[in-house]
Amino acid sequence: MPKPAKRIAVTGAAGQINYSLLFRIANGDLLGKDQPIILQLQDLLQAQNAVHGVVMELADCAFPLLSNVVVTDNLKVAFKDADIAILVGARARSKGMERKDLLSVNAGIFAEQGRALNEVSSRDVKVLVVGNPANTNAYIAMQSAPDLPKKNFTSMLRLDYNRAISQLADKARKPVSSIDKLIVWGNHSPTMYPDFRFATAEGHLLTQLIDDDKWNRNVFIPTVSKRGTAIIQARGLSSAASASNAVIDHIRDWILGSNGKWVTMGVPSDGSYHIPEDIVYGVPVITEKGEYKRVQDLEIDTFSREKMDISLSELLEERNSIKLTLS
Ligand SMILES: NC(=O)c1ccc[n+]([C@@H]2O[C@H](COP(=O)([O-])OP(=O)(O)OC[C@H]3O[C@@H](n4cnc5c(N)ncnc54)[C@H](O)[C@@H]3O)[C@@H](O)[C@H]2O)c1
Ligand SMILES: O=C(O)C[C@H](O)C(=O)O
Repeated sequence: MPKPAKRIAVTGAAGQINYSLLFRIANGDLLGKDQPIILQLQDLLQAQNAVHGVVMELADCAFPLLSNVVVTDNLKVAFKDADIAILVGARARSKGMERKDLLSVNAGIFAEQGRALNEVSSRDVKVLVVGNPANTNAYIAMQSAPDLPKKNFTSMLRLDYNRAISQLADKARKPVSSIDKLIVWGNHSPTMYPDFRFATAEGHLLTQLIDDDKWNRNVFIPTVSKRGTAIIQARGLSSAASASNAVIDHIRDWILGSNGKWVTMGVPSDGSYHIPEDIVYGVPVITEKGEYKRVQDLEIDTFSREKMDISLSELLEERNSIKLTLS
């Protein structure tokens, strides 16, 4: 007997991330090759023609797992009974902007999306916020959905985590798949802190394999945290295929499990690591059967505390600046 279809709501369906993401979801890369899906696609009224073009292309792939596609500009139609909601629809930044410059444009969008999720989605809906500034947008959506569990709202730091793994694998000359216990703390912004103090490759500590503090401070951390900008400068557009790949990794691990591996998700804080409750902050988690558990009680040294506090201050500032949107 085939499994019942899962409803996956995706906003910003006509955008560049979705031009890659929707095809991977429909191909079974997100939930496995035995899980039928219904795509519930939302974008603005003026983007509906473009979404219809994407839907024609989805049809032309004849994906066996894609049992239906809903297209709408109405959030309540898109989020109806959704099991998963991927919130991509938002303005992307262009050259010269920081992600937080998008806050005033995008905050209202995420409050509205949170309210619609609260009204119509599955009570277990798993929400991933991709649209920037992703952590604060996830916080806004969560606060706008008081009837849904807070733990179901997450933001994407998986792209930063994947970027960091790739840099480390290259430096240590180890396969990417061998690297575990990497963390990206904080905000998806230049203040994020990629931390490989605990990371291992084939059982060896990476700090021993690399043993180069200058590289860590002057190359590794800035390369990872400024990678989004480097891509915008090179492409003239923000990352899209790698962002959609990170969406797949984030949700697949959340739902199907990380098999004991540490992955980083932006999640509402429970107060651990001195992060005030509810602030959506990148932390190490292990995922199993649809739940994430924080990796607790890691030692935080002085350098790490400083870096983590800088990212926290930025998130607190962002939270203060959107109080009006929420009230
Ligand atoms: N968290 C991350 O790691 C990460 C990575 C890459 C991009 N992003 C962010 O993802 C977002 C989307 O990026 P993109 O490259 O696909 O952008 P894009 O401009 O190509 O597409 C955005 C889409 O969102 C739609 N949209 C705009 N306002 C909307 C609204 N109110 N409701 C629904 N849809 C709306 C637009 O019509 C468009 O189709 C941006 O905010 C970008 O900064 C985040
Ligand atoms: O940098 C951006 O604005 C896009 C995205 O957040 C990224 O990290 O590539």
